[in-house]
Amino acid sequence: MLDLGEIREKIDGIDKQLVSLFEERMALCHSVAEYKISTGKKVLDTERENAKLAAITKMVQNPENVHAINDLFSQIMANSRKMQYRLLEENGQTLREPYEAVNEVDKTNCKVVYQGVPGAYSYIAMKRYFGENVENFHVPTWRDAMEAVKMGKADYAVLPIENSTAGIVAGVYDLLQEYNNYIIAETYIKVEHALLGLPGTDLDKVTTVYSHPQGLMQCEGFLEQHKDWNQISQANTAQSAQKVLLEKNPSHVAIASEEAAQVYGLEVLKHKINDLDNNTTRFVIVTNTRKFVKNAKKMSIVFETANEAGTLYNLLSHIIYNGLNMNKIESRPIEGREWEFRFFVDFEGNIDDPRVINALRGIEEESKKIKLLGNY
Ligand SMILES: C=C(O[C@@H]1C=C(C(=O)O)C=C[C@H]1O)C(=O)O
Repeated sequence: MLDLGEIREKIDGIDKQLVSLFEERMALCHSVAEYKISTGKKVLDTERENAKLAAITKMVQNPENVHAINDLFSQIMANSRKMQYRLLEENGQTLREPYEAVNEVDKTNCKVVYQGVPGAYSYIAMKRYFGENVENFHVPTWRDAMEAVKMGKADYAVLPIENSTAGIVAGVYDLLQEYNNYIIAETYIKVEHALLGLPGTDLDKVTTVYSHPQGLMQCEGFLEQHKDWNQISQANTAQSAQKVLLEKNPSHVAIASEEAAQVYGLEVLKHKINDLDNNTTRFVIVTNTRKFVKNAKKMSIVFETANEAGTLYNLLSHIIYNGLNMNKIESRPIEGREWEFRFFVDFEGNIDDPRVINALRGIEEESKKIKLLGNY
């Protein structure tokens, strides 16, 4: 019978050597970093790493260990690189672009743009975040809103980015990637749909209901009780309310927010008709300068990877290695490049935190392209 204690003692002895050899190796990598700092040579040297893995594979005696040893050395080298990025940053060789740190978003002296019409959920988000009296205007598309911010016609845009039941607003993700506008804040709005009609509408005489397809879908349970109603899709919920007002036909109703009832002088015929109670939309507040609030806690980035095995895993490892909590990852196709994707990642952290600096540096060095979307 083998003695477990004895075997473990031998393992302990080997581990001691491994630790000591690892530390010796890391000290040499420090010197490599110093060389790179003075020469400007890149940290990642894929050719050298591949040659190393090939050489190591040849040294392995038991073929069963080839895979594990390759994995182990990939990790050792990845750790060596992460350490080198830290040294580069500490030596002032930063890739970080400057930004303006502000104490808070100035909600008083600003002009805000949103997509849609008064009474729409973006309008509600804007009013809740900036206050009732904020100077504002609206535009037909999200792109128009981004453009208005870019051109300085508005200081901020309010854009929906995801809904707790329907998922991401893909078009807004793509625009964030395309424009050099930055997220400076976010706000959450609970979506509560109501049934709106002309004052005095008799529910028994209703024939037609208007709403955005999402609005109709989210009130499926309620509409089940009114199978005879004609469901007609509109571009947005607020426009549906406006349509009811303009048509002056008491047999037409709309599914929209209670704010829309206020804006268009309609009556709330039924409150809260959405099936789910926890239907929330997250909105981002976007501006055209790299301006972040000092106590910001969330980072949003987008990066592109080469279409090779393990690239996403390696890039995310920079977030994990630095102990940062990742909250979200979304992939979106890259236009014009079949089956290539860019990844949108949110993680907890502040842009001045050394862990964030190290993670961003690593991703910047090892991805094809990275862009900071905001710290808020
Ligand atoms: C240490 C170096 O930097 C990186 C890390 C390597 C390693 O740990 O062996 C190898 C190549 C580089 O990607 C180096 O360039 O030699």
